[in-house]
Amino acid sequence: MSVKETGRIISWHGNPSKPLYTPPPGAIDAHCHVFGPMADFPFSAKAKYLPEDAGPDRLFALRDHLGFARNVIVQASCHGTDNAATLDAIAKSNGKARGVAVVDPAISDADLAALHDGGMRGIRFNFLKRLVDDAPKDKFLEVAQRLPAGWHVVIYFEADILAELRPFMDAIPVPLVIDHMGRPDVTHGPDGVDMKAFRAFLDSRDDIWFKATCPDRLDPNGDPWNSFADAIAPLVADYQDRVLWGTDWPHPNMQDAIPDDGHLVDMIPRIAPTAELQRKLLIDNPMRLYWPEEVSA
Ligand SMILES: O=C(O)/C=C(\CC(=O)C(=O)O)C(=O)O
Repeated sequence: MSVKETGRIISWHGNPSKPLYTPPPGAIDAHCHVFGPMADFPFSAKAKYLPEDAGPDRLFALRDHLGFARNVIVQASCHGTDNAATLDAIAKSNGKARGVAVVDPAISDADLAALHDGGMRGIRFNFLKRLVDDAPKDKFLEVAQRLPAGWHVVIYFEADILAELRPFMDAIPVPLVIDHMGRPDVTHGPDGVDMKAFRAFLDSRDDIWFKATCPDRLDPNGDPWNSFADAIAPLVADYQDRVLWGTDWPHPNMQDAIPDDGHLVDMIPRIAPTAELQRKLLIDNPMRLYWPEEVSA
């Protein structure tokens, strides 16, 4: 992490390499964020990190550099429940981005409908204590029951609270998408305790999706993230119709090893070795969740 004199964090690589792997045409980066720009979209007073601006121009330049066609922009905690920055980025994408919002659970149905019109297709519940002050499950459940048609709920948690969250997640009546697979310990291989628990969770419902993302956050051994590749490739193969992939750019809050985004893209053929798996991971699956109107039945 580099902290400028302003105290604002730069958490992304300044000159990411060109990936060796070329994504198929139409590939979607299904987990990324925008920060600000702060002058137009101030950060939340409750933000746990204060980043430099990482707005839509940078995001779309990276998309093109890495060989992707579309983005799914997830509202980052530093913007709280004001989704204006994410909506602005979606509006500037020429239809090439959709989003996931973070809302005050008391949001009105009319405001949810407005988020839909702005390109949102889900809401995110964040259970990481270092990122949010509180996560009221009863209020989250109430809003999850009145989402616009076709929406899903994205949940971000760490592996040690998976069991505790089960009754809450089991009660959510729309598809679930789990960020970064609930942050398993990948160093114990594909059959480690966390991976087994996550598989049991996936087996409990066929509408639980997950993001095979963030080797940089999950693999303490660092780039080239071999532990991540070993642990995650079998999961992608076994649940190939409900897995998504994303860069996580601008890698909110990353403190130690800022990843080279080109290297992150080069993880794709290691966890999805065939052209068919890559098409599902990068196109078919995210299209079903985020652009279903373009998918033929
Ligand atoms: O966004 C991510 O992928 C992960 C984050 C940041 C985050 O969730 C947020 O700011 O909302 C993290 O682990 O710090």
